[in-house]
Amino acid sequence: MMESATVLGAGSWGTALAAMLAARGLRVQFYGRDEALMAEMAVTRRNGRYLTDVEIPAEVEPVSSLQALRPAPLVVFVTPSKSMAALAAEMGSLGLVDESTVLLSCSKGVELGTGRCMTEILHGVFPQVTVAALSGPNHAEEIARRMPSAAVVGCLDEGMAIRLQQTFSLPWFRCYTSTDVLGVEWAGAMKNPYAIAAGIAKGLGLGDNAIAALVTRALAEMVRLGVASGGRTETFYGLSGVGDLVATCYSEHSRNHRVGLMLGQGRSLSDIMGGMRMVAEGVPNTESLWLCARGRGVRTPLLDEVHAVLYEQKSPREALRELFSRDPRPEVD
Ligand SMILES: NC(=O)c1ccc[n+]([C@@H]2O[C@H](COP(=O)([O-])OP(=O)(O)OC[C@H]3O[C@@H](n4cnc5c(N)ncnc54)[C@H](O)[C@@H]3O)[C@@H](O)[C@H]2O)c1
Ligand SMILES: O=P(O)(O)OC[C@H](O)CO
Repeated sequence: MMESATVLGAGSWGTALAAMLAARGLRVQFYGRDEALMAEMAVTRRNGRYLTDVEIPAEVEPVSSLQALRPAPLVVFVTPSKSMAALAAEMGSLGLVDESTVLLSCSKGVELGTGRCMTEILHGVFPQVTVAALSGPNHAEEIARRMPSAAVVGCLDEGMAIRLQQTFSLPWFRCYTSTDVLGVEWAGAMKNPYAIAAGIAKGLGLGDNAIAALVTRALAEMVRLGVASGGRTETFYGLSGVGDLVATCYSEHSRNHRVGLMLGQGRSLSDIMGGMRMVAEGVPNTESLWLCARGRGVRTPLLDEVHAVLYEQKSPREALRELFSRDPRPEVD
């Protein structure tokens, strides 16, 4: 068990994770970049912007500058994926990470242009340090309210995966381990565009059959691209894969699902993004994953259509028509 941790990122998931670690008995430094918000949190014991009704336990110390952090044995990264590289470099330049630190990514995404997962970015900055990822069907809104949930910790070092499992296990949070860290991360990133697709389908007024077909074929694409990227097939049938895919494709908590719903109802992406205060990773992830699929020669017809709707001005109806007019094929090939 670890005794203390730093959580970087004071959004919904960071808030839920900080509260979980405190409930497990750890002292937590909780970093958010908004000085006023963090100062207010220290007094009210509430995050005034995300999960506003959740109490922030006394063991959580709100901090608003990286310079004010002390080194901790566990550093949890939970900012949007596009901030990971810069944040890791800053932590390094401040001497907040050494060879004994464990770095855990709870963000879900793949870097644009390089196709690197979050732990690969962390490993690039800190080659001697143990890196891990936690992923699964984990809506912060439910976990912060202590509603039963489960996740998987991926780490190449099985002993460390078990230590992290112990650190995060709570009566309402069951943690599994895996040594397939890349699979865990690819699964967590890939479900995002398909949650947008499921939202689009709902917004278009399609029925349960269509959405079930979409989720099933999305899983096939996740396996194809995820395995081509270094993950193991069985991981995609686990919590970080099918578990998270189902949770986000069907949940109204999902920001990705909500983006899709509004697109399907005819709103433009710029209009939707202009009104969103929370990150919907599926929007940047569609671009980064689509580039990876093209670069690796992997067939991803659903991802291609989400990409066309988001970035090529294709209408959701046209995307649907195109999906159904493709040549017939066997289900498994
Ligand atoms: N919300 C969930 O239920 C949930 C669950 C599992 C995983 N995730 C993943 O966790 C990550 C964060 O999601 P979230 O829901 O907490 O997002 P959010 O939109 O609720 O909050 C993001 C937070 O990150 C902060 N931030 C952005 N860039 C930053 C930077 N450079 N330095 C410091 N802080 C920065 C923002 O100010 C904000 O406080 C995403 O990758 C998401 O996919 C979210
Ligand atoms: O709200 P979403 O769509 O970003 O999903 C949040 C989590 O990834 C669910 O596990």
